[in-house]
Amino acid sequence: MIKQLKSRDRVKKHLQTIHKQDMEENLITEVGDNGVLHLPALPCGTKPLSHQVAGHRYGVGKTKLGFLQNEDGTILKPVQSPPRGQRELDFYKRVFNPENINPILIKLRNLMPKYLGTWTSPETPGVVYMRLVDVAHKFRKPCIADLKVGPVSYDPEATPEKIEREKLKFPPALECGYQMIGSRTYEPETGEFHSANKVYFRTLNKDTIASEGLARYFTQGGKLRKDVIRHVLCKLQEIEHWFNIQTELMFFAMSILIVFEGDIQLEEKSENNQSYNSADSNHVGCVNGYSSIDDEVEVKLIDFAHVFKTDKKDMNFLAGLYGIQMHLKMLLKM
Ligand SMILES: Nc1ncnc2c1ncn2[C@@H]1O[C@H](COP(=O)(O)OP(=O)(O)OP(=O)(O)O)[C@@H](O)[C@H]1O
Ligand SMILES: O=P(O)(O)O[C@@H]1[C@H](O)[C@H](O)[C@@H](OP(=O)(O)O)[C@H](OP(=O)(O)O)[C@H]1O
Repeated sequence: MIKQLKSRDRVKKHLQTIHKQDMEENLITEVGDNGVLHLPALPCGTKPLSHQVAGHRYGVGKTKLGFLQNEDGTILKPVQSPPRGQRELDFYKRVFNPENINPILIKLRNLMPKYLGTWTSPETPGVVYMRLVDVAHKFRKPCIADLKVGPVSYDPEATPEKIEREKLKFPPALECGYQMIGSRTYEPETGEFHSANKVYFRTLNKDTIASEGLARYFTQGGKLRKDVIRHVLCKLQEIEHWFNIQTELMFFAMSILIVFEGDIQLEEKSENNQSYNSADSNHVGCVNGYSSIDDEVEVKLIDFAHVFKTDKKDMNFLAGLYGIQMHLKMLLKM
């Protein structure tokens, strides 16, 4: 009995750490009336994704299924309820199908986390997971932001209720083109991450989303990481290029996931090569569309639950992307 309680406390403590913000919003309901934990079994060798900043989390919500993390640098995303889960799975399969010769889809592979197939555990045979490369794996102190792109975040098949729900989430997205839904930034002085969730970001407006939202994410030790912002802008150019040449797909509620290294000691070394935070460094300076210190920043497209066919450019995504680019350039001038 004591052993059982101890193990329950351990799981609860872990969840409290990773879901601190959700706990504050009373979203977590892992303990039933009888005091027994109602959590899906954690497949052997996995743990809840410790650096997740948004989306469905393990232990939270109706299904309590969420992202899991393997030691090998891969993550597991549960296939969500139909039609969105199957749509996302089909899309990953199509893009990463080795027999696929569509050049547009082949180019897209570099802009997404690599898909490594589906996976099911004997502990939870009914749950199908997509195995994906963890974009944050190579970072020691990954600073992460999730930006949902596009003024419109509902798809052409959305019900009137869903449209209403989406419109109310962050109305300023109609003007600025995007929403921030989660972030975490490492503070070297305290050795802790400062995080922000969608509830906080939804209190902002079309201007403060940049001056407070984006700025908060890109600030470490009171300094705006302009070096990182420049790298992000370079990587966004690659994404912009792809969206300007493709007229096959449109994406709703898709996110751009940004990850940068928060371990300042390493970053300080590169200060010798390129100014860390100098005011005259507003210039983006991409080399052939790539940043010179490419490895310290990752920018990937994630969340493909609302991908649809089209025969035009995805102007909704492009409008959101331009909004983000404009705000990042504004930050460089601050
Ligand atoms: N490949 C990845 N590498 C690292 N982190 C990831 C990856 N994919 C997702 N994440 C983390 O999980 C979060 C949620 O991702 P995603 O939007 O795919 O989830 P979701 O459950 O479909 O979200 P929602 O349904 O609420 O839109 C991201 O903000 C990020 O923190
Ligand atoms: O940010 P919140 O408030 O948690 O809202 C959820 C989030 O926007 C998800 O992206 C969305 O799933 P989809 O992107 O797949 O639509 C889900 O849709 P739902 O309301 O239909 O469940 C929302 O509840």
